[in-house]
Amino acid sequence: MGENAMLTSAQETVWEHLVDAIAKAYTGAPLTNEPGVRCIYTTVKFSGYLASLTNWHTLEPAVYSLPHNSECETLGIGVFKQILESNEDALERCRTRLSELALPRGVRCYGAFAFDFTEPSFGIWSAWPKAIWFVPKLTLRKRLDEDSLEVLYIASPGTDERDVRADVADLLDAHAAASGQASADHPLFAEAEDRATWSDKVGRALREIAAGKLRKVVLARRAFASVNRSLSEALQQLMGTYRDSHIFAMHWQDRWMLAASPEELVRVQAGTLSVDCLAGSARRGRDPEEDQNLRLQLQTSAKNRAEHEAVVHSVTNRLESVAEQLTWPQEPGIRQLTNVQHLYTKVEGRLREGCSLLDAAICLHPTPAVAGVPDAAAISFIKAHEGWPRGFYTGGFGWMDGDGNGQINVSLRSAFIHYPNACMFAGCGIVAGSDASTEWEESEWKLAPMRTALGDCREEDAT
Ligand SMILES: C=C(O[C@H]1C=CC=C(C(=O)O)[C@@H]1O)C(=O)O
Repeated sequence: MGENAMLTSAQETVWEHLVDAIAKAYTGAPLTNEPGVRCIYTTVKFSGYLASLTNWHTLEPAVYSLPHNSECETLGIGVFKQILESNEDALERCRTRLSELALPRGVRCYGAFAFDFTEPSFGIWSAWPKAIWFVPKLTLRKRLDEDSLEVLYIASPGTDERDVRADVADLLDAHAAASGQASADHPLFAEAEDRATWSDKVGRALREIAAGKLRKVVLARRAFASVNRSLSEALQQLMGTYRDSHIFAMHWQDRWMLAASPEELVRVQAGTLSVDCLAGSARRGRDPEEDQNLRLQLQTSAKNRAEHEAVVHSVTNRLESVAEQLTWPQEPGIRQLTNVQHLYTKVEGRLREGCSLLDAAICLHPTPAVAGVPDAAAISFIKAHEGWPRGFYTGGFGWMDGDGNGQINVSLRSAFIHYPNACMFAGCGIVAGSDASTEWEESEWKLAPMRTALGDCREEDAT
């Protein structure tokens, strides 16, 4: 599908105001502690959603974020600084390089990383490095209930007011013509995964579990979609239906990652850390009574409790090295989402002195909510039997600032899009007693947010 790069007159006005307001705010904008770099802050009237700005999704690189615990949408466009890593120690290298960025107050870095840094083949994701972090040149923030945009533009050294005007106009225009083109050839998006393949994979996992080699392994399937919506439309659809999740999109190399993830790998705010343990799932009921029954069944199901306990046990143990004063409820609660409900435990604590958000992410990733137990055996089972590289699915995405605050979600309920095609992902924890057909159904509920957002009109890949 080709995306419309034409601006409507209302949107044209917003962009024009934006260029104007940034140029005007140049004089008097504070210099940062980096020589010659200025952070230009201003505001612009705008009453719609940021996600509805019709041509922003043709710009790249770009990032969109609406966390479920926030009323504030953020849109980042262009690159002031970037960190790209693909080696086996990509996350460790990102940690070092991110700590050296010395971000000015209020400036955030956004990014995402893959599930597995040792995987030599990256499949449909091969145009991307394995970890991408960038500080946008232009960041727009908007509270959903307000009608003005907070604007931050980072001007490079040596720019004057005239350059800034030209630079911003260029940033908002340069890539519009090149992107959003329907790419004709997508052979990598052609292989379907059917129920028989899934059952075979689950069967192999159950045999390893019976042989005592694994206790839990999270197996995923992928489904392909023909995308019938622009990214703007997809995001607005998710905003309407899945505000219980962190809605996130990143545009890189003409490809998109889109996610509506309910699970926070780690969040840090003023030294307080929290981690979501989500594992064990049931569908939502068709009426309140059925919903309540399914919820009770989930809470009392030994299989789901074992699946969940594996995550809580591993997360609390691993966190010891980076956090203290850890607390969590002894009984799991329930996290109800639009499409599915999960057993849920929130673990909270304080980051240890000298430890960072990324230290916590490194020690937690991948949790048994996306890999399994024992860790190493589960990861090698996934690599040997899942059948395709996960790429950024079950990796992480999020943001961080210069004060050490930030939030990284697990890339669940996500899709990789190369217009007009997309690949959507969903996985299920397999433990003793799991049934392939029930797990397939579960994966279908988990695919629902992306299927609906993308307006997928293909039949289910099942045959
Ligand atoms: C791997 C996924 O979900 C994980 C997170 C929550 C519940 C899960 C489960 O019940 O199987 C999975 O461990 C996915 O959505 O793709």
